Formats: sequence, structure tokens, C-alpha cells
Amino acid sequence: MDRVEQAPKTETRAKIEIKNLNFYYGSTKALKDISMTLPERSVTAFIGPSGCGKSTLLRVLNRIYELYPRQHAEGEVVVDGRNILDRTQDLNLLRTKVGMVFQKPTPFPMSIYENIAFGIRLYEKLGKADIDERVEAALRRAALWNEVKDKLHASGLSLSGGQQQRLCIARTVAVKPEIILLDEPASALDPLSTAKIEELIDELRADYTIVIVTHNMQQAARVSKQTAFMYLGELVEFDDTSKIFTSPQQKRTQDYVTGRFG
Ligand SMILES: Nc1ncnc2c1ncn2[C@@H]1O[C@H](COP(=O)(O)OP(=O)(O)OP(=O)(O)O)[C@@H](O)[C@H]1O
Repeated sequence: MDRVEQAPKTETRAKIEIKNLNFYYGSTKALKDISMTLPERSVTAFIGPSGCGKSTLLRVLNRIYELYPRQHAEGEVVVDGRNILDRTQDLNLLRTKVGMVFQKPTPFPMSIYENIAFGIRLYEKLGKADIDERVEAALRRAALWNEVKDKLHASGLSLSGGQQQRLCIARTVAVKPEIILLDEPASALDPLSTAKIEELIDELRADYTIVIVTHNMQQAARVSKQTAFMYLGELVEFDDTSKIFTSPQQKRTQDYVTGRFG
């Protein structure tokens, strides 16, 4: 397959440089020699048909795959100049720096307040007033504060699906990450909640490097600055989102974005 792996032209600094990345589930190769550079404080979307490796690629970026047996990555993922696949990388540190939000909202079975305070306390020793402040700031950042400020001690599970997903984003933001990985964050939500998540992504992009996996091409077009199209574990094309959707270089990309397959 022809491949174009050039990074889109951008003035911003590189945040994540993926170099010759291969990924294996047991002996099955799910990512094939992926190289790409993701710019800082920008939204990058991974698109492609089911099973092409979008989520796998996302899961490499905070090494969450290591929680599972027989999964391993080869190559380099350089974040701020350091290869995070290196054996000496501290995984707790990596996961505070690279936060992740999953497809299904996954609040902890505890209060709204505790959902956020819990993570902060894991990493920092702060007094109650400081934690209160951080909880409020995170909820404001996730555009949830006004809806929950009078019921901070209600269960996180009592919120609607869309609110739960914003709570998960607040929880991620609260530990001050630099990169936020979003794996189909709105696919389980209704259109209104989806719109809120997209608005939120738009606000967060000024401060964070965001990578989003989505099945929804309109969503990729709305929220991302650059888009990577993947197929069968390969990166087929990576460019500015407007180019991917209006004048892709590869026929396979064009067929996909025009709905001819996938
Ligand atoms: N735990 C696993 N064990 C073995 N193979 C897996 C596992 N998870 C994913 N795969 C395989 O790796 C490939 C890439 O899967 P991945 O979930 O990354 O694709 P995707 O593009 O995110 O798909 P979808 O859009 O359906 O979520 C697929 O062939 C899939 O079957």
C-alpha cells in the first residue's frame, strides 16, 4: 500500500513523535511501522474502519496496554524529547502526564467530589482548602460546575451519561496532564451531550495536546486540526483535517471519507 506519513505543516512545536512503531497482540501485528508527529496544543483525530488500529495506537501513547498480558510495542514514542516506551519510564508519572477518557463513561462509585479529589490525593499532598479549589477548577474546566455545584456529595453514578463523561474529563484534567487521549468519548452519548463534549474539546485544545479516536467523520472534521487515516494497522495518510476531507492524496482515504467503504 502507498503510504504518506508526512506531518501536516504547523507552526506549533512537536509534542509526540511516533517513530517506526509496531504493536503486537501476542504474535498478531496490529500496528505496522507507524511514524507521525503530533503538534502541541492541538487536536489530532485518528479515523479509519473498524479494526484498523485507532484505539491500539491511542493505547500506546500512555502504555495502558501494559495492564494486559502478551501485548507489546516496538519502536519509539518520543514525548517532549523522551522515549516513553523506554523501560525506565515511570508509568505513574506517564499516566498523569497523559490522561485518558474511554468510550463508556467510567466514574468511580463514589461522590462527584471524591471522583476528582481521589486522583489529586494520589499524586499530591494538599490540604482540604486546596483540594476543594482544585475540584472546583477541574469541574469548571470540564463545563460541569454549574450543574453539580449543589450536589458535590451525590454519587458520580447519579449523573446522566453526558455529565458522567464530563466528570471523567474533569477527573483527567484535575491531575494536570499535558496530553489527553479520548477514545470515542461521545459514541455512547445523545446528540446534545455529544455537542457539549465537542465544545469542551474546543475549549481544552488551547491548553492540552488532544488525541481523539472517532468513528464519526463529521466529528473528526469539527473538532480536529489534523487527521490520521488508518487502514489495516497502517497509517495511510496524515494531514490537516481540511485536506484529508476535501483533497486527500491517497485513493483509499478518499474512498473512506466519501463513504465508499468502512
Ligand atoms: N485484546 C486484543 N487481542 C487481540 N487482538 C486485538 C485486541 N484488541 C484489538 N485487537 C486487534 O487489533 C486490531 C486493531 O484493533 P483496534 O481496536 O485498535 O481497532 P480500531 O480501529 O480501534 O477499531 P474499532 O473502531 O472497531 O474500535 C484489530 O484487528 C483487532 O481485532
